[in-house]
Amino acid sequence: MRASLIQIGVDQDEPVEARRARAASLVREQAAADLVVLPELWTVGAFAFDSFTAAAEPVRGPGARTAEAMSEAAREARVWLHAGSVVERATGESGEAVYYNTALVFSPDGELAATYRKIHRFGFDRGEATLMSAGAEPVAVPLPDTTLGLATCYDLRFPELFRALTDAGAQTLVVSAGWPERRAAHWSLLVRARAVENQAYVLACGTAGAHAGVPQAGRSVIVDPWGETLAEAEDAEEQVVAADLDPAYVAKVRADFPVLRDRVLR
Ligand SMILES: O=C(O)CCC(=O)C(=O)O
Repeated sequence: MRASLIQIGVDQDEPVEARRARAASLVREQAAADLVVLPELWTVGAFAFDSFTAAAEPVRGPGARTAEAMSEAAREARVWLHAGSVVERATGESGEAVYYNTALVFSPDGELAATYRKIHRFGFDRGEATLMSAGAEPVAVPLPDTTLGLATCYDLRFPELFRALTDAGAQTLVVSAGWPERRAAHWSLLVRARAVENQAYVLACGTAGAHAGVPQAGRSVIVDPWGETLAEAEDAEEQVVAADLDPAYVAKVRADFPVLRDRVLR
């Protein structure tokens, strides 16, 4: 199973519409892959808080521009597509607008197979943490050859989410991110930790460039269930990071070195 991570560049000078079209064409170029992954909030930029509400869009129906473009790209390339995340505009209980950082997964037929609302919002008392609502549900997505477990950026710091995804059957953990350069060492360490402790593939896709003046770490990486790096971006330039995954290897590692079986606390 071939996975391609598109570490797309986010430059605030490029209109979102142009980046959407560029992302779609980058996805189409990965038609040889089975699974393609884009990063977090690549439309607006993960740190462009001032633009979040203006850039918000539904994930289905009229005005779902990113979802429409990504559905078409997945269908044309015939790939499973984790299309990164968008600022989702939804309606709250009293009819008010509420916002989520929502990841979208499309099937090769272009169907919206799953959405995941980021559970851990970043920013402490500022930015995303105040502008967005938190998701509540871990999301695992069965594909023909593996089950994906979905996580977005800051979620990477919360191992209990990844354990819940593993318990839900995830064998390939996908982290879609806009991780800043100044904490790149944490990114590299935590991605490998999540792979080793859950004995799962981790596909961690960051962005290139700078979001609202925040330089990005890039360093998208594919790690196998034994913690070996299969492919990695060395910097934060726009590029594709790709590797072949062997879905049977997850079961082999879990059987040969049965750490998950030895859990005591649940
Ligand atoms: O945890 C971090 O250091 C970065 C998290 C982040 O940038 C995000 O979730 O948007």
